[in-house]
Amino acid sequence: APVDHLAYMRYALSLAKRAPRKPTNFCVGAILVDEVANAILSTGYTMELPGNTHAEQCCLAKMETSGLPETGVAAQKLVLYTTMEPCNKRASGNVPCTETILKTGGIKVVYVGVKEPEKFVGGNVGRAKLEEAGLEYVHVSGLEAEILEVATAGHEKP
Ligand SMILES: Nc1nc(=O)c(N)c(NC[C@H](O)[C@H](O)[C@H](O)COP(=O)(O)O)[nH]1
Ligand SMILES: [Zn+2]
Repeated sequence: APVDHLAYMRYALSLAKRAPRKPTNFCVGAILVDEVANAILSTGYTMELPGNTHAEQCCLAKMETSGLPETGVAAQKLVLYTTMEPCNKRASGNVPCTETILKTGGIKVVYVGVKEPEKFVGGNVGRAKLEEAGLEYVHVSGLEAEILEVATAGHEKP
């Protein structure tokens, strides 16, 4: 059956809405999907896990602890949906999610709702890094306005 990318991205957006709103980051949602089995293997949203955590970081960390066979082994085609592209540099200096994604291994495609706005760390060049490592980077269009509205809900209104 064809994969409904928009439905998965909309679900990730519903998770982003649960994130605490802060002026110093974005509220993002991420889900790990086995695209062949059409099954959601893990979910995450910004600051879901303790600390200054990112949606993708939480999603992947939960996958590790959920006792599922080692990431990527059991899945037939492991893909990640994230409402905002994985960070490649963080103002906090924490590990960027492009690195966490590559370390996880087995993820074939990253589906992205929007590019990261150049508010905190300038231009995000993570796409090239992911593609150089052999991942596919696909923009799922259609939810940009809603994703950005949720992502910046904690920011001062201009
Ligand atoms: N893809 C993505 N998922 C997230 O869950 C999240 N919060 C961001 N946000 C990117 C932004 O660049 C960083 O949030 C700031 O650079 C501040 O860095 P910290 O988050 O404090 O480490 N990006
Ligand atoms: Zn990140």
